[in-house]
Amino acid sequence: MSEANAIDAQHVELTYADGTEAVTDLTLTIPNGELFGFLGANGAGKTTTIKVLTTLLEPTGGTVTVNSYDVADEPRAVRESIGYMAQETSVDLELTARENIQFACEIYGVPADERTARIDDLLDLVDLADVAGKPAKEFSGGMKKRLDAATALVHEPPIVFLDEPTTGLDPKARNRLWDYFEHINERGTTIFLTTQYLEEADQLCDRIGVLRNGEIVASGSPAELKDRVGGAVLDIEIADPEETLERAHRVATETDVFDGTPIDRTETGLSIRSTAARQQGTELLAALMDAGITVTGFNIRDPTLDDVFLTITDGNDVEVNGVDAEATATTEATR
Ligand SMILES: Nc1ncnc2c1ncn2[C@@H]1O[C@H](COP(=O)(O)OP(=O)(O)OP(=O)(O)O)[C@@H](O)[C@H]1O
Repeated sequence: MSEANAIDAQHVELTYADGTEAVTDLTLTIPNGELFGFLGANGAGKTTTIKVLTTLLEPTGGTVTVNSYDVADEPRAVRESIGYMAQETSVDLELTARENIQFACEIYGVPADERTARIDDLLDLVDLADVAGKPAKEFSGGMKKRLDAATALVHEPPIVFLDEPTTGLDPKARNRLWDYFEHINERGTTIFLTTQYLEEADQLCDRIGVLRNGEIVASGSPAELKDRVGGAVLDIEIADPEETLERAHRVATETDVFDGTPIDRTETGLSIRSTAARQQGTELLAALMDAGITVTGFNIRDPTLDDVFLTITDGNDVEVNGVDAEATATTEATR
């Protein structure tokens, strides 16, 4: 078991009864102990994939093993060896924090003589020991999420699936959950995390997979993905963008300092991602100033995961992990 991958999905497909092809050809292996981030725009198929991996949906094509158990042939063994924190919390609001975890212990068959120690340990881990006797209905959103995460772990599963675990939480509550995920990952738990927050994936994940239209179109460590997007990002801020942005965009496009590289409009000005940004950024600046546009800010930076995500989900021509994203997008658009 320790040698095998935690998750091994090969050419997985999931077509819903109404014909929606939510997962089209997903191949993914996740080694034991990895903290894997699963990203994709709304509707890309993230939740559907998690449901397949956690046996809530049977794949309509391909094969999946989780903890070396086949999801179609051995769903029960898969379920016993995983923890799953769904998007909606499953805590019982009438029960106290301790009772919620106790209840989860009963469901997962934690031996009776181990329960008290396990519950105390988990209450400590998610920082709810002080309020263990309070009903969950008195908890904030962040506390409920932490309690939910604790209940997903009572049987000490080697793999935990977390579906957007921090959505809707304030930054402080989010940070506390991050600490908790890092802590259980350090203990050896494999984590499969979906998130809408790219900075969350950047900070926490060993590796990230980006899903588009039911297929993984890029994967790698956050640093690798940023490298593959290539070049630097040049952000230009202009005075009075509401009035001037279109003209600035036209001047920048016509000047074409970056050889046909698309120029994005932002709320405050223009943004260009190019390998030549550092060398030729000032040329564009001069062209804008010559055209009478007041530049109020000029910054050249390394790409962030947001840039990676936008580039990939826009279907731009980026070689990512051997996959030509534009070619993939064209195929999908003509389906
Ligand atoms: N029960 C269902 N029956 C038919 N189509 C569905 C069903 N559930 C989801 N879909 C469709 O499958 C596709 C993928 O949905 P899914 O919820 O997996 O995406 P997601 O990446 O998790 O999105 P989000 O970030 O919005 O949660 C979407 O087109 C969605 O409308």
